[in-house]
Amino acid sequence: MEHRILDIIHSPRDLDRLSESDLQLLAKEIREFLIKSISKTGGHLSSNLGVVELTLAIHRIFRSPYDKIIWDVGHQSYVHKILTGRKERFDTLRQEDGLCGFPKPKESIHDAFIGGHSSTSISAGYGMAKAMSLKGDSHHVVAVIGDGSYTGGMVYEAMNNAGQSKNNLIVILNQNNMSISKNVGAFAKYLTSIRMKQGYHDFKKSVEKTLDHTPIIGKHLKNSIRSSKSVLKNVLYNSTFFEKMGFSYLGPVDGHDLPTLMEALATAKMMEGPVLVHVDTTKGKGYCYAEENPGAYHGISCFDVETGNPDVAAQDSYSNVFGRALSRFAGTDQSICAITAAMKYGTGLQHFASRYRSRFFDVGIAEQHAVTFACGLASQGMKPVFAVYSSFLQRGYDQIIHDASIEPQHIVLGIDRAGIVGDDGETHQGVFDVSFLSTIPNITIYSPESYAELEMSLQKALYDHDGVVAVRYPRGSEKISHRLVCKDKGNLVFEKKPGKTLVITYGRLTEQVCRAAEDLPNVSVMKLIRITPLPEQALQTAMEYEQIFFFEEGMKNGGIGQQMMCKLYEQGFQGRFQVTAIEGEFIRQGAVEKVFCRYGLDAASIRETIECGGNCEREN
Ligand SMILES: Cc1ncc(C[n+]2csc(CCOP(=O)(O)OP(=O)(O)O)c2C)c(N)n1
Ligand SMILES: CC(=O)[C@@H](O)[C@H](O)COP(=O)(O)O
Ligand SMILES: [Mg+2]
Repeated sequence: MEHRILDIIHSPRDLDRLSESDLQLLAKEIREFLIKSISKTGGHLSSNLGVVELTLAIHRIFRSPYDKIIWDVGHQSYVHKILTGRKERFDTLRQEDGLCGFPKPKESIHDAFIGGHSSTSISAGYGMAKAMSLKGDSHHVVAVIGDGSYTGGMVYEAMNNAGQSKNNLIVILNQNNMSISKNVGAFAKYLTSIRMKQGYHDFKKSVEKTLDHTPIIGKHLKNSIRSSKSVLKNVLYNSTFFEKMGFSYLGPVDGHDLPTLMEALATAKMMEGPVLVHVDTTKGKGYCYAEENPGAYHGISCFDVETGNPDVAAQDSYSNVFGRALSRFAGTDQSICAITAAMKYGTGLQHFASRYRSRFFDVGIAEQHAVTFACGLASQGMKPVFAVYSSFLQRGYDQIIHDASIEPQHIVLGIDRAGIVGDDGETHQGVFDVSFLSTIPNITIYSPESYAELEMSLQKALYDHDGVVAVRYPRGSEKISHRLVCKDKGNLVFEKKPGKTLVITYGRLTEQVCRAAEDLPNVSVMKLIRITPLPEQALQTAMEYEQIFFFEEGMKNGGIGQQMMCKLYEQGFQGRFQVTAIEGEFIRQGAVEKVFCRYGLDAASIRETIECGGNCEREN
């Protein structure tokens, strides 16, 4: 497919010489490129289709990398990446050693700040703006943030801080009424209610008409009147929440109308102090399937462009098994409630949501709030279950200690995407939750391997414990040979063989360990299902061995392997104990199996470690 304009764009400054019609053609070519490329690699499609004109306007008006452009979450930064010299690498998107799916300063000087987790852009932007003013640097800082990300609490902390300053900071709020699924909450309602008596476009025209009829005045004075438009608007119209927070407000602007977008951004660029430009866009714009169902095309695997259908039919998943099991328990227990932080489909709660509407809560992208909200429910006798991706739960850590544990509240954490996630890379790997949770007094953590163990663990979490109980499970579907099947609803499975060598693991890695040890006649294997507190039986059994290997799909520091080793040596264990896990680095993107190889956690490497008695040197 020939892209007459796109093929000559290698840096944002190449946009300067394009006519308006060329820019419109470029927008069309970019959409074609995105749909074709993402159909082959997978990725975040609908969000990027929605910001094509917006990104063109931003890079036309601002001078990246001197002006800093920050993308909130950054899943919508593909067009930015295309315009900043990375078009040729798009076939490597989210693959090992390929383009990152989020902004990454290490990847490009045009990526001003890391992306991945939501609602950080205004905080980072204000920090940059403050630094620039202290250094006398007059460049601009632009934070691009979606309406879903605007439900994250950090945004209000940042606005509260930035709004009282006179620092130049431009926030572009991209309203498409979608988070991953439909946006929720009072703020979402407020955004749709913002109806200026006339839109920005008409307002601009009326001011221009006034200016045009005044005696000829110098362009600087005209510009200063233009930049004081927001003052005029405040006088003429009710001020918005943003203005009450100290931001000048421009909008709502049609986010697909390039001339109006560029005018609004040029106006914002001239204004003093913090400014919020409110743009209206359509998520999935320009691809009928994504426009009709933007949520389904938010994060998509490879698909057929003609039909819009994924190349691989959806399989069952740990998330859906969790959601169905929870729905089943909720059918006979009215106290069970389900909570999501804007990830209803990702965490498999759509079953629960449709059947128990009054007991399902989507709190928006607000994991901190979700944890303490759950504690509030629990304090009044409900059984709240918060289903959340491991890396997003990092946002609610203090709440788990302060609100859920010191005075124990019985809440259940369904920790999805626990372990290596693959495509999303460093920001989304679920490898810290075991370390940061297992140190909390009285917490219980299950890490099932199979769907059956997941259901059993959830039932135990609901009915066998007080306080905080976490059940953690990986992204995707179970791919296991069921060699170590839990038959007694116990907290571990132990396959005893002759000899004094024992291999211990838990969760999804069990499959790799079983394949490694399957034809080693003198190696016993133990799979933990409850990992915190360590089952007493596991410690007693381990004491009988002389050589123990512990393999863990998580961080070594603070992991279960280290904890078990410590406990055994404290109990007088005389043998050799070796932990193989991840340490000292964040985990770059790449298929799960490749990442296992990278850290010696694949079956072949595990076998090699066992056979050489832990003395073999590994190339990382
Ligand atoms: C802390 C955190 N929680 C959840 C997510 C998952 N997530 C990624 S994008 C997204 C929705 C973002 O919606 P919006 O900001 O409106 O962007 P749009 O896709 O509509 O452009 C969510 C919930 C995340 N990245 N970070
Ligand atoms: C951008 C973001 O944070 C989410 O869209 C995330 O990429 C979803 O991950 P899964 O694909 O594992 O649901
Ligand atoms: Mg949105």
